Amino acid sequence: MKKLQSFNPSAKEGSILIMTAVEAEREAVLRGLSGNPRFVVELAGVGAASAAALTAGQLAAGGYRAVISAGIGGGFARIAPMESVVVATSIIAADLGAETAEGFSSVDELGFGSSRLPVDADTAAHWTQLLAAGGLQACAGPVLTVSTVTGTAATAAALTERVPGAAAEAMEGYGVGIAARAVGVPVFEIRAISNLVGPRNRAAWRIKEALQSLETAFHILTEVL
Ligand SMILES: O=C(O)c1cccc(C(=O)CC[C@H]2O[C@@H](n3cnc4c(=O)[nH]cnc43)[C@H](O)[C@@H]2O)c1
Repeated sequence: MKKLQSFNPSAKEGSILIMTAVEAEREAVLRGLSGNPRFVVELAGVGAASAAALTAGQLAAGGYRAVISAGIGGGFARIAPMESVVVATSIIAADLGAETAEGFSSVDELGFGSSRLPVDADTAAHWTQLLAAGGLQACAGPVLTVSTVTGTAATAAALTERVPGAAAEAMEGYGVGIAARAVGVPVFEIRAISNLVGPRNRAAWRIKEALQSLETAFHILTEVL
């Protein structure tokens, strides 16, 4: 498996591939990009397996200089409030491992590889600053990839203990990142917060507002990418 290349923000050769889980997210990103031809926005489906397979399919064509996993996500309340935008500083498969009598063991601890994909730190910090300057509430931090949307305070607490500083959770980033790593393309993740990680309350999700934040984020970033 190839190592991730570093991202050169001033190089304009090649397109940027953006993978969203569902069509509503894809449309929000496309509105933000307003026809910028340097971007390709495709569907990853829900979950890391679908995201890995469909991202790999897109990357097989070649010519991409970066991949972004983008969409709505759950925010960890003390770090990423509703409608804010999180730029990942790392992408972590937070439930990939084994349950033991002593608690959860990650694949890293089990010796089966790594659950953590690094993200270019300078780029993540730069994008976060741009989003904040553009009027969004933005922060940078680890984004977790989970197979099951967190629905209890106990699971939220276990995840923050597992990954201190975790900013958001979603379901595709790690899959997108594994496909990117396989061909040596840098990966990023951007999540607009539609709900807080914790006790399930679907009525409190603010999907429309989060999609608006997602659109605004890409409107801001299209100027620099
Ligand atoms: O119902 C709709 O109109 C609608 C519009 C856009 C997106 C959706 C989704 O349900 C997207 C699913 C997608 O969202 C991510 N997500 C959002 N919140 C969480 C969370 O708390 N924990 C994990 N994932 C979350 C996830 O990446 C899903 O693929 C609906």
